[in-house]
Amino acid sequence: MRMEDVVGTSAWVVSRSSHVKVDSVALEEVIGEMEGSIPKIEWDFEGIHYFDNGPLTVQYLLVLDALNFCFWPDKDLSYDHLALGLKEALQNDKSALDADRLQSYTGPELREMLKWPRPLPLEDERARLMLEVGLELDRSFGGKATNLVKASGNSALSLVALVTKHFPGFRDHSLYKGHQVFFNKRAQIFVADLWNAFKGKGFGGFYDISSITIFADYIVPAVLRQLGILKYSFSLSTSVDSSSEIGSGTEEEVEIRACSIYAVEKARELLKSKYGKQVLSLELDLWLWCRGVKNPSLKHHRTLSIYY
Ligand SMILES: Nc1nc2c(c(CN[C@H]3C=C[C@H](O)[C@@H]3O)cn2[C@@H]2O[C@H](COP(=O)(O)O)[C@@H](O)[C@H]2O)c(=O)[nH]1
Repeated sequence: MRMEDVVGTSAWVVSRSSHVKVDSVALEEVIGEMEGSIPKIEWDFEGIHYFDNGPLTVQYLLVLDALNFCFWPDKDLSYDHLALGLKEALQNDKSALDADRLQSYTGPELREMLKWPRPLPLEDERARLMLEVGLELDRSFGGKATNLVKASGNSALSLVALVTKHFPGFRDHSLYKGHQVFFNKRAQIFVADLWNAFKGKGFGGFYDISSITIFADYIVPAVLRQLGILKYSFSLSTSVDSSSEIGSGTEEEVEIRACSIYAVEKARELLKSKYGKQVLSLELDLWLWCRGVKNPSLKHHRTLSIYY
């Protein structure tokens, strides 16, 4: 087992899960109905990401994914505001995300950069995480996110390990029945964003990209549940449907995230064994995520967290 094995530790949770179940019959039906062909969604279909095919894009994606969490407490705020806000800040000032600048932003300054009229959810945490990225980039990577990516030697798993090693804010994990479980949502989505933005070449070239799992956020589990693939216990269903908050690190939260990862790995195996289709988990993730964000009335679990 790898040191931080997302697939393995998620499977461990699934085998002991009591609040969430993966319905494998429903999973087969969903894939069967689509005759094994999952629509390919183009990355940045919204046109909200900064892209210049160079180092500044890498810096942008690292900062973006350092802050890519917890939008729901403000009902008008979404990921798009973050991606677009950082993009426009860079277009106006190419040095806006330089390592030294990252160390100086306060919460209200970040809010102003994103042109958001109210305090952002967990705003002080977001400013702290920008500081962490800036400091560690300066200390270990000459201030440049590209040096971090180069140090991974074109391995997606090495890059996830490097990011979680150097930036504590990216260490997305939980304790479940005494065991450490790894999700690494934002570290993995950073790798996927590089892969997608650079089309698998240059800064986005990873020979082991198929080792990346889905990104266990609050949208994908809601879609899997709507498809009937995840089944929640009565009490968990009631909590989610009534928008009650679910505590970070609770069994419920860990099971939701682990079962989502496991279900998509199963879907992928099925697509290969039954339909001869080889797909990446990150492709399945994007398809599921897009379904979710197109349906704003979809109920999702609410956990206050810096991880997703
Ligand atoms: N699993 C998964 N979760 C994702 C993303 C993305 C953005 N991916 C971009 C990359 C390429 C595309 O062009 C996308 O634009 C954000 N999230 C998560 O969703 C939640 C935000 O939801 P809402 O409050 O409605 O904005 C929050 O937890 C956020 O961390 C993804 O791809 N997969």
